[in-house]
Amino acid sequence: MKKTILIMHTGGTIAMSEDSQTGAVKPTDQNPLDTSLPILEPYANIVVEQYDNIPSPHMTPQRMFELAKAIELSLNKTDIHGLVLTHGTDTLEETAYMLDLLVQSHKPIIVTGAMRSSNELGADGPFNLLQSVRVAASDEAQGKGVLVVFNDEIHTAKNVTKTHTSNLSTFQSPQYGPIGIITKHVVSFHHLPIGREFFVIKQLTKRVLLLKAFAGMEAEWLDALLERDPDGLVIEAFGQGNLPPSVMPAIRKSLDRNIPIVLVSRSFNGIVEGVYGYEGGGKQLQELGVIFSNGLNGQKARIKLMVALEETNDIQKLKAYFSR
Ligand SMILES: NC(=O)C[C@H](N)C(=O)O
Repeated sequence: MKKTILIMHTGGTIAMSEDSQTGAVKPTDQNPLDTSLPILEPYANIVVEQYDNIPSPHMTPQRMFELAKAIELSLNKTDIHGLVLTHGTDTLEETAYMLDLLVQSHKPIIVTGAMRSSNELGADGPFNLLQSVRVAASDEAQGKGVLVVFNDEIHTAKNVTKTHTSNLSTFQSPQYGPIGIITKHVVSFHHLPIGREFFVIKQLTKRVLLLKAFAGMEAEWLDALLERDPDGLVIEAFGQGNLPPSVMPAIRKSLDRNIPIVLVSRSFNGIVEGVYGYEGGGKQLQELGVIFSNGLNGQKARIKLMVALEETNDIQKLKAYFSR
């Protein structure tokens, strides 16, 4: 049976074109991907929804949350078998991960985009769209969570990140690799993602900051941020999870005020652990109650903390969420 796949557009370079006079790449009124629809016909019946048309730096967690609700409604329809979401690449990984946490469906959800706009030489949008539809229509893509398809590879929303500013193979899963590939003839999965988790939340209201540690990080910046009463902090720490001693008073103050702190690493391979016992070392941070995240990058740990805080701000429960 030929499946029916819903393509939902949100914008991004995949929906843009380059002005030949100025060289500026900008959104277009008519989605250029419309001309690619006939090449998708052999693989699936296609339904198209122009949900939005924004560059992805304009995407916000609130918009992602609304999008998750719209996608869930669409996938609840029995005559829709899977979904392809087109999205700008800059914040694609955050949207994909938010959808992974929120959309309660085992139908395939594939997120894709392009690095070159529609009228540039070697435009990758139509090809990525085609490969995404093929994955969305494959039986094997079911129940694997939100997947990101780019450049013939299938990645999990949880592990994928944009690694290159302009290269077509920008989306990679450091440490883990893709879970499948797409060739001329087959969609082939070679790994199985484990431990998908869902959150059921009614709103997304929490203010969570993402900070990066740097040598000589001055205490005053963190102090100034705490003045604004954030609901949570995510810090990209050094290496295995260490911070400069200068920020430790602010870390203690934050924890005393029950503002959870999630630690990730600014190194993009490996996970953070409580190893070092010096002032600011990971072991000390862990004993103080800092939450160590199990391999998520900073931007995704922020999304997860925003979502999880809608359920609880109990440190032990949050710890459990970030250990899986
Ligand atoms: N390749 C892209 O889609 C980048 C663009 N700035 C966006 O995220 O909308």
